[in-house]
Amino acid sequence: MDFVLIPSRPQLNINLVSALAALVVCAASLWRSLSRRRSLPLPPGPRPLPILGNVLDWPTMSPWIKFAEWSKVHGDIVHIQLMGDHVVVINSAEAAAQILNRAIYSDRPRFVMAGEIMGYVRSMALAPWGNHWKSMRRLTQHGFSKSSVQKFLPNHEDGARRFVRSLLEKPSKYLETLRFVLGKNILETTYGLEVDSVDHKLIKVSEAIQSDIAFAIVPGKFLVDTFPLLKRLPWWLPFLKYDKYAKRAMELTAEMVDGSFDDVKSRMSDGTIRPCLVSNVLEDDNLRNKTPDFENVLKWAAGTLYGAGVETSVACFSTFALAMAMYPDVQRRAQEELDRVVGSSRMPTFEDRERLPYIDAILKEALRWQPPVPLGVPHRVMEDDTYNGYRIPKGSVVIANLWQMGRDARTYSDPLEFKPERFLPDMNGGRAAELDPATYVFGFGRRACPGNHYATTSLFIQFASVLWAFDIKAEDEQGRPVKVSPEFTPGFVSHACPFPYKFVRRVEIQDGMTS
Ligand code: HEM
Repeated sequence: MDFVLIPSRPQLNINLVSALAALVVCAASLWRSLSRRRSLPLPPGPRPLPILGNVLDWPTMSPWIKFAEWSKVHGDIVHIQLMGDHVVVINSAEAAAQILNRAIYSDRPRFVMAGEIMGYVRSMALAPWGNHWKSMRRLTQHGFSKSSVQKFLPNHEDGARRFVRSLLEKPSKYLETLRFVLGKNILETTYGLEVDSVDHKLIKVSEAIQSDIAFAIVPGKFLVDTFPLLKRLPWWLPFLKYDKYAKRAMELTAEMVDGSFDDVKSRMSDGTIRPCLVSNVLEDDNLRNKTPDFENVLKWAAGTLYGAGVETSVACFSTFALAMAMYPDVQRRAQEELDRVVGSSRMPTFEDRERLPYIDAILKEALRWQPPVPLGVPHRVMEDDTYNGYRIPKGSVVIANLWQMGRDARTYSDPLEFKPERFLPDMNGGRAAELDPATYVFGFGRRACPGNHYATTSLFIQFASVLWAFDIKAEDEQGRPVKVSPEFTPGFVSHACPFPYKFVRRVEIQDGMTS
């Protein structure tokens, strides 16, 4: 027996000693790496003041322009300090992909007013990283994947015909009409109902929610976003009045998020539902009740889509219309392509898309020239990180300057010009096509826009149909040409500034073509 026991003891000790040694080596290397990380500098940026940091430098209008100026002085990654909080602005597409495509950047910063007080923290765009957000993403990605959006193509074609018809009847207020057409499509595909006019209750409620969030989300609008402790004071205090905003948001949410969902369920039970995103998920055994709190998750996933999808697409269309008025040669070339492929006896359809590469290139160029959300939606990093010898501390808010990425002269030739041919390899002087802006204008990583395929199919058919039917011109009341310049609104979603436009019919349009 001794013979068996004696050799086993040293064996045990050797194992123990090697394990302890390995542990010590690991701990030491972890400690060294952490200390090295902590000793790395923050990315460069404008010099902060004591306590206030860069609060006084923070631009309130079109901040992307100031951020781009800082990048010329400090480089692609700029650090800003706001009352002790770290903000990192990334100005190159390559750096943004390397940093933001990693899972540790999937959180959002706190939105105290819009998120916590008004309650929109449950929506997909503002929700922090966690189970509620992950489950919403899973359901939405299922409904809006590249293959799933094929189901919506007839709705988009129908929307484009409707838009052309209303431009013929009432060319003024074209953006309002487009907003209605796009909103109607999102509501119909999400909830399977028929939305027949701008006065539909859900259009009104969705618009109200969207404009309230856009108002409340702007940094500096509410003091509580800078000093979250204010949230603990009674909300009715006259100088706060948070209860007023919270009550209105609660009423709107009850109509939009809860009401529309309950309505789908009751139409499913009486057999009058038209298949839609919500009913498809409710009927899918692989999705239904697969997450805790399933109904709440689905309600909020669905309730986010109008707000996230309509304004962004309208902004892109407004940029397209401005570019067409400023660049008549581009417009003419697109119309030659349409005349060759589609002809004048019918409107374009998705079946023509493969043979309309120039229209697709115009869409890419409109997204690059003025990204609809120039700074994307901020991310928050959940762990300490390093990039290119710089330290990005845990909790930093990270902003991607998509606007600057589109005008980076290292990536694009003549970046200020509207040149769709940059995206056609064979028309780009033999060079490869330039970087597709879809790789950054829809954001990054796990947070990237789940509506990108939906948006690009819908915008493609709108652009093709409008160019097929009309010449877009900048003209005054007397029909004299007006010189317009590329000016854009300064908000979170950026539109082309209004200009005197005219849609001049260029083909004979029979009644049957647009119905
Ligand atoms: C041209 C049109 C559009 C543009 C330029 C756009 C752009 C963006 C951007 C930049 C983000 C933030 C991504 C990030 O955090 O990195 C985003 C988020 C989002 N978008 Fe879009 N979007 C468009 C259309 C749509 C449409 C049509 C829908 C749905 C029908 C949609 C739904 C969403 C949602 C739900 C989020 C939040 C994702 C999350 O936080 O997990 N978007 N979009």
